[in-house]
Amino acid sequence: MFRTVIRLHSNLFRAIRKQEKVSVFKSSKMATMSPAESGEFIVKNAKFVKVHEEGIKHLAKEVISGIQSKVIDVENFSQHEHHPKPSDSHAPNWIFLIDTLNFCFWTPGDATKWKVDGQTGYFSLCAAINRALKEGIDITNPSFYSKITLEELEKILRSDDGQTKAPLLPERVQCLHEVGRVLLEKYDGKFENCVKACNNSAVALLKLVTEEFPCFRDEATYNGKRVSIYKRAQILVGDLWACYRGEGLGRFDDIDKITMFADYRVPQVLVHFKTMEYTDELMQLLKSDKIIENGCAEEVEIRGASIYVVERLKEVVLEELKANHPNISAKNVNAVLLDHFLWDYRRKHAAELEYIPFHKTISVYY
Ligand SMILES: Nc1nc2c(c(CN[C@H]3C=C[C@H](O)[C@@H]3O)cn2[C@@H]2O[C@H](COP(=O)(O)O)[C@@H](O)[C@H]2O)c(=O)[nH]1
Repeated sequence: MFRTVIRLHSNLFRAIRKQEKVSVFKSSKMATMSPAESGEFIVKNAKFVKVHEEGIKHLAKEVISGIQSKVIDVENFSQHEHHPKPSDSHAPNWIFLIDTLNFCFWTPGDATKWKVDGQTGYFSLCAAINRALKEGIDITNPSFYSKITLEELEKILRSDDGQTKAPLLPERVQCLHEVGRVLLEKYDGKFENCVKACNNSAVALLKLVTEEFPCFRDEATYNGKRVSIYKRAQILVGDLWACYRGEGLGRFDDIDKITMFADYRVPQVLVHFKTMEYTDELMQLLKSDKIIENGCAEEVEIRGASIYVVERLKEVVLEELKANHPNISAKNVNAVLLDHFLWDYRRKHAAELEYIPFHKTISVYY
């Protein structure tokens, strides 16, 4: 009896470290809401986060001037020096690799300590992967990364100061082994084969990715219901759509079903524009830099409210365009580009936004 309890306990501890085992176990029983439905359900029941319609209307004005000035434009993705061009044959596998590793770049005490070629956070990852490609390492090939060692990845993600290790290295190796194995076994090692299996449906690709690759299964139980946030799975679809400007491999007839990508940076911007507000208790918790668990009510509410706010923002912007800007095309006004605008805004105004702490959650999901 005692022996079984010990075994169970150590399994649970190991599972918490390797998060996806836990979620797979839990998710088989209850139906899971879509990210948009989850955002609505979470805001309706939220205790730590309040949404402000006035703030959303104010932010909508910023967005419309962003559309007019082309700061918000589907062309932007590939213009970034580290992002692939649609003509690059390795682009689909590059995007799949990057979004498999697109999580948790902050280090306790100094969020941007891990630097690669002078870049920080997400762009450190991009710089490291592109550096490896230049060094002749076949890093975007699942035959390579499905068997990558901790030492090999540590070297590929080495930082400028030669000391600071990339955060969560063992978890990154685990994710690469998992997705690499499945991609080789079922999709001939090419992510574009996953895309082609989805008949230009973003919702179908989201389902395929979260079912085939457990480390993308970003779900939680909130108020007794199964909710989904799927940050990395949705950003994967969004990056494909943006890279190919909604054409070819990036053509998704239901791209408007994709929500914003609930990470730890965009919530800072949404609070800054007073579209949502944390209770004093939650703000104190974030100011204490205390780690908050993936899946706890505070974390789920921050992420769920972010999804709800951007869905509402999209509606307000589309109404405003229809009513007062009939000459501006609403074709590309979707949560993907609104998200990119907000995430880029945080980067451009990093110092100004430091007064709003980001939530510290250690997770492979974002
Ligand atoms: N919501 C949202 N979260 C995003 C991105 C991106 C990069 N997307 C590229 C594609 C088009 C865009 O214009 C970007 O060029 C990374 N992240 C998340 O941010 C966090 C790191 O942040 P920082 O420390 O500042 O690098 C981390 O959780 C990471 O997973 C995004 O776009 N939206």
